[in-house]
Amino acid sequence: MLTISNLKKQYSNKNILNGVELKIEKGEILGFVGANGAGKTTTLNSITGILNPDEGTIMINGLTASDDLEYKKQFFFIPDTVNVFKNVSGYDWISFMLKLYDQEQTEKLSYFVEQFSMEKAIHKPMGTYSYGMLHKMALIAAFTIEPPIIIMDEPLNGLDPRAVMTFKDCVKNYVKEGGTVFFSTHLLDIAEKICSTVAILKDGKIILHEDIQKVMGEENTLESIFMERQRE
Ligand SMILES: Nc1ncnc2c1ncn2[C@@H]1O[C@H](COP(=O)(O)OP(=O)(O)OP(=O)(O)O)[C@@H](O)[C@H]1O
Repeated sequence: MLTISNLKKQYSNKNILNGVELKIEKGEILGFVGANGAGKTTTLNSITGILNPDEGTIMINGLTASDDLEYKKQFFFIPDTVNVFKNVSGYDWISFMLKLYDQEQTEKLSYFVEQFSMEKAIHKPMGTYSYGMLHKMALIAAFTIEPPIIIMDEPLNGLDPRAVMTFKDCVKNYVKEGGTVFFSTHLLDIAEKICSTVAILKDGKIILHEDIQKVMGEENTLESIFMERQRE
């Protein structure tokens, strides 16, 4: 589904990504973790074309990362900070997104608006939304569009407990229908409950990519595994 090979990126002669290798299979719910500044956003921005890596190749469903629309339609990306046109309503923004992905307005949109309790807000200008509401709106767009893979940078930030539960349910249903999810997070206790696999980024490389149940065994938590790997 998504293959990253030998991804490298430097900032001011400092190696940030130092040969990232990652292969994500269809149906995976991959939690991408790493210390602050490890390079998670840099990796996600390289996949989504926001950033040009110095070296390496990225492919989704056999298409090489590029500005090509066919490549862009393989994923929906939710950045950490969702930047929007302040005077446009959430509904109009999602409708525009649907068009970009060659999709019609569907009942799915109303369903996800209700699931994320955005019925009233969705017709208001996005400039009036809170940080969490902007994330919910982007999640509604992602689950309505149902691209082959949804890529998210810290999607749980700003979500209230009910929205986190909805997020969990939506992710599971989307994957059941054939989707794939790749998201970065620092919330290891929640990732533990949602993800099927985990990848740890350290020193510019993936040092672990494993089935989450297998890596935790019976006694560990994702947090204890993460701390152990950071010390090594
Ligand atoms: N535009 C830039 N110019 C210079 N350095 C940058 C730039 N963007 C990121 N960096 C540096 O690259 C490193 C990786 O940043 P990145 O945002 O990818 O990390 P992250 O793992 O997402 O961190 P966090 O968990 O804190 O969000 C950091 O040291 C950061 O300071």
